Amino acid sequence: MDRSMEQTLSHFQAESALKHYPSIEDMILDFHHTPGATVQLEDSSSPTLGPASQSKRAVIRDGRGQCRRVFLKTCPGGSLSQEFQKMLRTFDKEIGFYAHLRHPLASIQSQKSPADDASPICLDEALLQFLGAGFVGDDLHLVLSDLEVDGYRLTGRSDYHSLDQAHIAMRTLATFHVASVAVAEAHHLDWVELQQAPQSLVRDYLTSPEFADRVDASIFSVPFLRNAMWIKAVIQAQKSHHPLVPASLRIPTGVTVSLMDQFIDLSPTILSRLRLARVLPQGQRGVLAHGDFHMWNVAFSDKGQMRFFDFQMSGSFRLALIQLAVGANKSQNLTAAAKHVKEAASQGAQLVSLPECFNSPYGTNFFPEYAESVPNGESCLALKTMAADNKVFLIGGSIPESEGDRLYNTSTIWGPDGELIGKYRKMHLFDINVPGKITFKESDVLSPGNDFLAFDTPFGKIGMGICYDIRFSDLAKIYSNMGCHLLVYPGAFNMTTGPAHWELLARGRAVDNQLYVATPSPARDEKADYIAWGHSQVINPWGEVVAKAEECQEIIFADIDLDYMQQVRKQIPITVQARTDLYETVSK
Ligand SMILES: NC(=O)CCC(=O)C(=O)O
Repeated sequence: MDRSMEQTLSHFQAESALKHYPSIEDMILDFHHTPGATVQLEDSSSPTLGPASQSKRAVIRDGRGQCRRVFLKTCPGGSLSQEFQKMLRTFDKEIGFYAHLRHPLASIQSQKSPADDASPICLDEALLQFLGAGFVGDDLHLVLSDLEVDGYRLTGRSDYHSLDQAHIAMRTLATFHVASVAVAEAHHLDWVELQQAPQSLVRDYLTSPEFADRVDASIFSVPFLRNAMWIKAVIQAQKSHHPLVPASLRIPTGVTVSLMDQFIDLSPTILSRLRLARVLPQGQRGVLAHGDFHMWNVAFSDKGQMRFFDFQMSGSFRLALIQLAVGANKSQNLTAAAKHVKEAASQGAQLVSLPECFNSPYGTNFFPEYAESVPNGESCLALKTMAADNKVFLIGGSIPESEGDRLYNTSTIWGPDGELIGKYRKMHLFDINVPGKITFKESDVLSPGNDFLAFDTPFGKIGMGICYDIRFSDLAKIYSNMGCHLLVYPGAFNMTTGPAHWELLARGRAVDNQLYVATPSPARDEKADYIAWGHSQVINPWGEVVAKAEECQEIIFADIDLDYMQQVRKQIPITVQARTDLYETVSK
């Protein structure tokens, strides 16, 4: 590194965690866990924190030559935190909301120390403290995007983060942290972090072998609800002495990292470096939080300075869709899937998807026979191995899943280490009747799923649907509001609706939401009871078909370019023009 670069970087390095790394490049590489990657720093200006921010851009190339960019930002303290304090006092609605929490907090406090009864908690102060402003000194850093709170939606990540946005994000953080404090106090825990993650994901993650010995965690059964509901649920649970604790994460090392949809899997070295960096004043609790909660984003405090890594989604990655010829023999289907995943990875794919019902013929008469438990059935174990052997993110198309006496049409998502990232059960069942053409009733044997699944990867956020789900534009809009860059619908349209609607629907979802849409299908088998249309496809945010298969077995590839997506969103800014003051699509 040359001298001037070193000087420019000194504000990142001085008295911060970075001193524990030989160089900033080492730190970035450490955070990226990408073997064989190289990193190069460039000057850059970032719009996200406004003109006062300083920013460096790191260009990371992995072993396959794929490129990713990371922005490192700092922001001088003062203005934003002062504004925030003003906001706290000004906005009636929020004050009302906090006041609503005052009672439970105060009663918890009084239970603990009766002497304090006379002096109610100063909630504003508590909030500031738990929001982090108390111990990060004058600095209050937020990098905000992709948050949806009570009808407000933060816009694209390239937008300037206005005070309005800060306000919304602070409300979100306030909600999480105030509730966390309440629960921590009530259960005499050192630390509680509420997580807005799907319940199953939290549970699977926290009980996974990698985490079991690092995290002392307990999990609350709170459904995936909007924030205000979380608070109610927490208070309710607390009142009824519910034995569980909300999706809480206690990391004995004292460092907590919270994300919306994922937890950071911090390596022990990073954990120890962060712990060194985070010196809290005596008796104060810290909050390690970061506005946009993306995978691998980290915020930490260092002697009155708050530092953070903001991994912006940028650059492109390679997606492969496998149009698999699915037959009646399950183990042959699994073997063929493994062969094709390997082939896709060898051609540079980082994210691979199989089609709907890839282990079984598609039909209600087949589902009970081919159904398996998730994640321990034969097909899941095969998918786990495929993902780990080829170091790819793998969307396991879908399989018939059995749980108790119910069957579902379920997609499982696997990370490059073979870990289960999440599962998605088809939400809208395929029940149609087109006289003389096709009648199908999935609900004869299947139950619908009730949960969304959006998951983070280092290269973008991905929302899941299965086949018929693509007809429901609200589902796509919700994923778009969650900040997804790509929607994947493993699907098996047929010879009637395929030619009529398959491409139209995928292009519609892409243009509506200005994101990428991928629809992997099984190959066409003219002898099957249900003849799939084939024509797996990838659509770009402009609505163009950028990759398309014919009917037979094949793999198609597409480069998903998030910079291009931002460009389209800037050119036709519907995301910011939507009249959410008049209408909106929200999840319940
Ligand atoms: N497997 C499915 O959900 C098929 C959906 C379909 O063909 C449609 O027209 O919708």
